[in-house]
Amino acid sequence: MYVVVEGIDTAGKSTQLELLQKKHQNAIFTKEPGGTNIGIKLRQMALNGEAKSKIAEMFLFLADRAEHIEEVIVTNKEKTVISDRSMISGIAYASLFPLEKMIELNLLATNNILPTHVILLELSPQELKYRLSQKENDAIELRGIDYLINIQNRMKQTITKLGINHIFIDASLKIEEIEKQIEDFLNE
Ligand SMILES: Nc1ncnc2c1ncn2[C@@H]1O[C@H](COP(=O)(O)OP(=O)(O)O)[C@@H](O)[C@H]1O
Ligand SMILES: Cc1cn([C@H]2C[C@H](O)[C@@H](COP(=O)(O)OP(=O)(O)O)O2)c(=O)[nH]c1=O
Repeated sequence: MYVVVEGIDTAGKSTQLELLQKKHQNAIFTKEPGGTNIGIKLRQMALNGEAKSKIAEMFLFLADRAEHIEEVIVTNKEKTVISDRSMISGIAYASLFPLEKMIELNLLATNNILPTHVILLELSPQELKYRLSQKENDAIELRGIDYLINIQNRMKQTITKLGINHIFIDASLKIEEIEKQIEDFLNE
């Protein structure tokens, strides 16, 4: 089982992953970007805003993803792997590029391996605005509400287009209610 927790920044991924970690002690927990040794370096390069070229930045995320699939996902294919983000983020955040092109590049990076379960935590613009106002924002988050809501829409389109088994959860529900919906989805 290859489970991914998806959502734009502040959707509540870390909160739910912490709860999942307590309940699924035999599962492998991982993340993108930065789930491997090379990935830690690629993550830093991708997120520090150093690249002038948006194409170069996009390829850093793809390199991270290719290594992550090979080292973590394929190696543990008999186990339950639960990942903070995935190719869904990769396709959605690269919003300068057409969705179809990003799907093609990401399938190349993942060797056509798809998550078996996608959990998307979905925020309303109002809730996103409130949550961003509560924290210090990084470069990507500073791009704003409309930018992030567009990314969230691309995430939903990507999941639907790829036909991946998924659940969309209202991220403004109580933490415990979201936790329960996730557990029910994983036990289906
Ligand atoms: N269901 C929820 N309702 C209200 N606030 C939440 C909920 N889940 C998380 N939060 C809060 O929202 C913020 C972002 O959550 P976090 O789990 O760090 O998101 P992400 O990992 O997706 O960026 C944190 O301050 C967290 O406490
Ligand atoms: C996986 C991925 C993430 N991202 C973005 C989303 C996030 O803003 C950022 C890092 O993700 P994340 O590790 O979730 O950030 P943090 O730990 O600071 O909450 O990278 C992309 O732009 N492309 C990608 O392929």
